[in-house]
Amino acid sequence: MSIEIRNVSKRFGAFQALNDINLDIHSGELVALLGPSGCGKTTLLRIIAGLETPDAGSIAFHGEDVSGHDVRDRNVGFVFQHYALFRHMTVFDNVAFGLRMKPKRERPSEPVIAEKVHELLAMVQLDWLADRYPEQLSGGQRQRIALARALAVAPKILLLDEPFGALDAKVRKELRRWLARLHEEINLTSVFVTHDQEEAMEVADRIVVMNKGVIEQIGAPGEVYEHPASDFVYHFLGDSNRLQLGDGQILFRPHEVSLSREAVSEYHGAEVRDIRPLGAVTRVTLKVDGQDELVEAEVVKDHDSLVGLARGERLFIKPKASA
Ligand SMILES: Nc1ncnc2c1ncn2[C@@H]1O[C@H](COP(=O)(O)OP(=O)(O)OP(=O)(O)O)[C@@H](O)[C@H]1O
Repeated sequence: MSIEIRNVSKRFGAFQALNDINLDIHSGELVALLGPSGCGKTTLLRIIAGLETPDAGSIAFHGEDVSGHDVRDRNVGFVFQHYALFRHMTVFDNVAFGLRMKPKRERPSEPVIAEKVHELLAMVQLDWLADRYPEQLSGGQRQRIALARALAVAPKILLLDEPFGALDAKVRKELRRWLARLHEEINLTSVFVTHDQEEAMEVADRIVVMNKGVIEQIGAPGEVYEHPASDFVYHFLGDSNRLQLGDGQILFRPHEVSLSREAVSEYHGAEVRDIRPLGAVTRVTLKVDGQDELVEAEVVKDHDSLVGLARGERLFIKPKASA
């Protein structure tokens, strides 16, 4: 099911949270709304869900205007950080909740509900936790159960607000991959909010970069990273360095450099301030001659320029690309 967002604006008092947003999300797509805190991501997601009413504009699902539809009639599933699991219910009952709440005519029988719940728990690979209570689960398990609960009513659209926000880095990574795979399996249209560019790059088919209530750029992860539409997008999508060259300056990412121990023409002399092995790459912080702002370079860990390198030594650097 596709989502069409047309001229959506929203104010909170004098504050313009969303300013004339237009966005088409295709059926089956996994889209990330990415941007800094307060840029309006959550507000947009809540408007799609029907939890918030826009001041202007409309939302359509597959061409049908749902602006006037109540949240219950939109048939969207959502996993919001603050919509926690029901504490007094077992995992099973949490996942069954949406089905049991259906109007009598549409409500499946208990045996059918049980079958469906076990199917969903198997899908999130947590069937063995059916009888536990939420407090007896890890954070990652809770998020997966919340996802199973959201999927129980077979929504055509799934909305996720910082679904992995509170988890530690390793669990986040596992869940991200798992979500991307799941998404491929069940062909949902999903929109998720994140302020973490790595998360957006890794999971999403397309990224919507937002800033101060407007969309700065929409594109595939590679597109927005390689061809940022604005300085804001460039800086938001990854670390960046600035090198002052006379009156001008060039911007480059830490991995877009060549390093050398020897002085080479067109390379800039620098002093090594810090050396950080980060796994496959090593990050070297440099104080380039004639410039106060430090520069970070990342090269493969066995790069020639790193052999026996220590702080305080000289290195020569040349940015490979400029933006
Ligand atoms: N109910 C409300 N009343 C007043 N202001 C609000 C309300 N909801 C959101 N805002 C404001 O609107 C702006 C956008 O909020 P929103 O939650 O959409 O941002 P966000 O991009 O999701 O940020 P975060 O990543 O911090 O959640 C913020 O400045 C916020 O303070």
